[in-house]
Amino acid sequence: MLDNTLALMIQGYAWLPDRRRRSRGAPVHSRLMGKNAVAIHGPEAVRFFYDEDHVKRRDALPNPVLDTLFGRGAVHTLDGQEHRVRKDLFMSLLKDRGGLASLADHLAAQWDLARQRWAGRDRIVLFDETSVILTRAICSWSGIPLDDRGSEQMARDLVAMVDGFASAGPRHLRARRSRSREEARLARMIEDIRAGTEEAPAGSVLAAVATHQDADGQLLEPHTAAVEVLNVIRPTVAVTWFVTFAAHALHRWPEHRKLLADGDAAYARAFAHEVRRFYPFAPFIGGLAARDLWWEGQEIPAGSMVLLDLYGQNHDPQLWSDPYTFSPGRFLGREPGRDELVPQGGGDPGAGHRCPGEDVVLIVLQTLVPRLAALHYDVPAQDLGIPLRRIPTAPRSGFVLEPLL
Ligand code: HEM
Repeated sequence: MLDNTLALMIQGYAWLPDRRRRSRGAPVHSRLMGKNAVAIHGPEAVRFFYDEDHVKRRDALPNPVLDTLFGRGAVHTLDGQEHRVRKDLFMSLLKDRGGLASLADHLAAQWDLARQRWAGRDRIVLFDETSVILTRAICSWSGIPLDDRGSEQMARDLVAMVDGFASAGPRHLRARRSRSREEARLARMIEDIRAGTEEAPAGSVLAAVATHQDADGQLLEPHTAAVEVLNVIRPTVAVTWFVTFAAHALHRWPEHRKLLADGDAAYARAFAHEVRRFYPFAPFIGGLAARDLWWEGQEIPAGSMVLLDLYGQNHDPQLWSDPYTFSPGRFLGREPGRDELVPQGGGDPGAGHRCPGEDVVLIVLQTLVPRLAALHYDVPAQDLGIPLRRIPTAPRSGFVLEPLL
């Protein structure tokens, strides 16, 4: 079988759906990065994939992805007890109700400051502005000191790390440079905190990571600690993509605007879920078959890549009526099932690798989208196309708006 890595890079989000159509719904077999790969989806597939006896993460992620998106030694690459102990660090920081409420306050304050800045401007690019709002909010919440210029540089670096992970060429090199710069800065900060020459606010992300002990009872190496601080900061800034998609949805389907602007909290949550389901972000996740496996009557030899097709599952007509219709109402009065809506992975986040940041994503969207819906602005002519060949994708223009403040 020919290697499909190039086809994936060229076709982007369209690659797996295209293969799935050709396999008429059966698991998709291919070769990626020199390994046999099989792509599966659906709630049963989620449970199969997240069984650690089936799929391991060590050595599953290619170095170009680690050196841009996640960092070497990240929680994403651990298995078993090592993973559990490291994951508890994220769960305690990101699932705490009081912490999430305080993050909402930081976000609202940064939105208000940004609105003041926009007052004298003809046009803003929402994507760029949101990345700065999120960088300032998450860094202040996490105890990371930043001045205005520093936060703009950091926002650019964090966006670059996400933007360049799945590409070759200049975007990828920018992502690597950005990661090296931010890892070095944060590793120095961790060393200074441990040496007592810098202080981290009690209970902050920075303090918790600096003092965290891994499964072996040791503190994290400063570099690994920096990687894990970035694994809170970078994905929070990545919610910029979803906020920009939310602006796109408000523009295409303005009927949702009033309920959001009026402060209907249940609607804001349903809208946030639908943005996460409808728009393309994480295409799939992967691990390695821990032993010879069987799935739907087909063998998956040990060492093969197993891909869980997140985008495919979020648009599967067997799970979602009219999957290509944007309809927040599908989440009104009900929360999605654990293994049904999977933009950030499936299963139990405490036990497996599911994203621990879903509440953070929801808080960001529930805080910022109603404010965006209440903002008065014009949308000038621009290219709002969302190219499915590009991973990650976004409206090409970054969503330009003319504030009427
Ligand atoms: C921007 C929207 C986000 C998307 C689309 C997203 C998506 C994902 C996905 C697909 C995974 C992998 C799940 C797996 O391998 O099973 C993941 C893992 C992870 N995410 Fe997110 N995420 C987002 C936001 C966040 C936020 C806001 C945080 C933290 C504040 C976060 C922290 C993490 C961490 C630490 C992991 C690794 C978990 C583990 O390996 O156990 N993510 N995310």
